Amino acid sequence: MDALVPRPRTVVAPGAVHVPGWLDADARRALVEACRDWAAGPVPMRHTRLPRGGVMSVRTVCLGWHWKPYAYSRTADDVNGARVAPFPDWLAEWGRRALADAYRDPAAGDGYAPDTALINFYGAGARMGMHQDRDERSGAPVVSLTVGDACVFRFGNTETRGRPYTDVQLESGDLFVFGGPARLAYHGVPKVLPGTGDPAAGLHSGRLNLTMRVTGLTEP
Ligand SMILES: O=C(O)CCC(=O)C(=O)O
Ligand SMILES: [Fe+2]
Repeated sequence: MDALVPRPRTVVAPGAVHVPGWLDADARRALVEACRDWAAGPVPMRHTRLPRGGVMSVRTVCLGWHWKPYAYSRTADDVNGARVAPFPDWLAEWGRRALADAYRDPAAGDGYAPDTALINFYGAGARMGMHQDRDERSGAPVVSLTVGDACVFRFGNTETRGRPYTDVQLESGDLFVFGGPARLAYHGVPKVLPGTGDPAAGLHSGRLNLTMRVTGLTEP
């Protein structure tokens, strides 16, 4: 739902910026539709298994490169062995625009060439513990988009999983970018707020999050 009271762009930490309502209604609908396609295959969306036997509560599908804890590969060897769907040009273009808007610098997206996206679906009760995105070999920013239910996004520091951190409410259509000195900050999603979603975007419950990244990897 479009916010009645405009929420301001916020610099949460140097390099970390929250831009509320960045995706308009058409873009939110288009993203949900694209995620539905990607979730269907060639690699199905699934709960990622962790090396110690646990299972993540979110369901995930990847584009460009497949992530499994804690590395990227072209094929989803922990799912069905298929090569992941390609990272589309239009999404990379969204990434460049996102950086220019978040950093209020028309050149901030120049040369940004994300080559992987992780699409997470948060159903009832799903959450994500505090972690760093550190399996990439590039220091390029992470661009994060949210559609559907709002969540509490906890954005911390680069040293520890704990305080200091800032809790930000991410709502449908919001953009969050973390790069520069914030690129390796711990972050997580302690809570999704059920019933706050965006049926007009085609998502009746749950939260979709897409993060695009630059792996810094080349073909083996
Ligand atoms: O769901 C989110 O907002 C964050 C997702 C995330 O941190 C990740 O996929 O690494
Ligand atoms: Fe992350």
